[in-house]
Amino acid sequence: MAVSCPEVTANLTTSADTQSPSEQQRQRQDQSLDTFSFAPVSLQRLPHLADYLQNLQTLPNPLDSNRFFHPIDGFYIYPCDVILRQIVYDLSGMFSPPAPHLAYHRAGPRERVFFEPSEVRAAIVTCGGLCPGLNTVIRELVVGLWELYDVREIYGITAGYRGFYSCEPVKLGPKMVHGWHKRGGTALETSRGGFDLEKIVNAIEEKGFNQVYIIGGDGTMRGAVKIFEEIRRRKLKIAVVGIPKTVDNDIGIIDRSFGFQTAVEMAQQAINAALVEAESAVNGIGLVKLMGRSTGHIALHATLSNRDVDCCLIPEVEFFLEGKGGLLEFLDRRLKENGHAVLVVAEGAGQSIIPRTESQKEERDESGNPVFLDVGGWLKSELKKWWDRDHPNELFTVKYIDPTYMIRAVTANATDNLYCTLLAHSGIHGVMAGYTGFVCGPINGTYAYIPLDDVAKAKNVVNTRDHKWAWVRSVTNQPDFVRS
Ligand SMILES: Nc1ncnc2c1ncn2[C@@H]1O[C@H](COP(=O)(O)OP(=O)(O)O)[C@@H](O)[C@H]1O
Ligand SMILES: O=P(O)(O)OC[C@H]1O[C@](O)(COP(=O)(O)O)[C@@H](O)[C@@H]1O
Ligand SMILES: [Mg+2]
Repeated sequence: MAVSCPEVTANLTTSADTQSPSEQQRQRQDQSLDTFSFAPVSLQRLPHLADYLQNLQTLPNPLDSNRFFHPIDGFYIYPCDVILRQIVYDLSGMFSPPAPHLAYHRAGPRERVFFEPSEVRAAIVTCGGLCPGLNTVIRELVVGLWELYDVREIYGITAGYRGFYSCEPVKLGPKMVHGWHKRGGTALETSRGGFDLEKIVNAIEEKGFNQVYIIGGDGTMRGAVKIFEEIRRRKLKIAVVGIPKTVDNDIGIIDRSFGFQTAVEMAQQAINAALVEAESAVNGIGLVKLMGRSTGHIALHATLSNRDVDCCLIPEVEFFLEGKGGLLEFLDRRLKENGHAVLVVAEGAGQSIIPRTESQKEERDESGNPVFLDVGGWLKSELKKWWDRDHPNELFTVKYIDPTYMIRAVTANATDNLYCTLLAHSGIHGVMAGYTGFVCGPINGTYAYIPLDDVAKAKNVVNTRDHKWAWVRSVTNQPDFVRS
């Protein structure tokens, strides 16, 4: 549900120099551009404990008396501090989204809090696949709760969602989590499946947790929405926050997930090795498979930053092997021109053209995600068959590199570690302020609070109609795989 905010008016000047005829035409369509009135903003309403609990006591933020933080003007964030979802606009109105413009609450400390620090019992859980930075988020949640808000009852839930009802929580403190940000993986352990709403909420209630920090990907966020709704239905004073984690970067609304940049960086080693192998062989092909279940962000970013990739295959773009405009024709040309080629493929690419049995089509992991066939192994064997058929007397080599788990089971780089820290602190401030059923994450570079439900529904796929994908095509010169 959206809440209307006062109209924001901005004076924007425009210049008529160096404009193309179509730009000038668009300008003429709107005579009011010199003084541009911004359309109404629609602020995404955040769920709050006070929505369903009456007479909640509030108290001044304990940061007021913190030894290190000395709140000054502008330190605290107020409900009118917002972040716009969209920051690029076409003032002619031709290509801009319709008003009202979406805005989210800015993350950060609030002047009054809804939890007395001594009454807080916080639970932290990690679910789904690994992602660089998980341990950093856990560590910063513990240290942040401890140092910023003097919380002493902090617990780790082991082995993902199932851990709520099947394992004893582990008591956490700054000494215990010391150095965790320098370790890959999750010290709390994670798992897929095991989501049992009744058992999870019963366990949260029985164990007396009143702040629940849930770190995970799109599946985890869908589960977190259900937990939040059940807690609200039971009218419990328990705040739930989702901390988005996805190495694939497939969660929408936020700029990107923590760990994504680290994964792209790690992928460089594999692509560089593929190039060396390909260049050192006669008609050598270096083939690298990267993570990306249903989105090709890692493959795309790794390709753009590496620049030695001849072709990047992602789930969002269908491709074919044989015939005019196909992959084999393209590779044939590249081998003739350069003597080698490097191919990067996201694991979810080409799944519709890999032959599979009926039972393989039905296969799902414990969380219900489709299980993919190995596109890299399949491509390698198809390439060999093609070469033996069309060039039987010429040398040919395909070196297939699958760094799948190597790019996510590593320590987060410095940028991602910093991101994890700000994310954890944002989550803590929001929960202490009584918000619940929300996710924290950066929008246009500034940390925001977003309703959990919105994040659980939003998917971030590669937009193959935008500049970034066109840029990949211009770097690789690969076909667009449209059959003529
Ligand atoms: N629609 C859903 N409703 C409730 N729980 C879900 C849902 N989808 C996934 N989950 C649970 O969330 C957890 C993580 O989901 P998964 O898809 O494996 O990873 P990720 O959260 O990284 O996408 C699992 O425990 C899974 O059972
Ligand atoms: O960890 P598993 O079960 O082998 O699954 C691998 C999958 O996990 C991922 O790394 C991340 O997926 P999630 O974000 O859904 O956890 C995918 O790229 C990959 O398909
Ligand atoms: Mg997922």
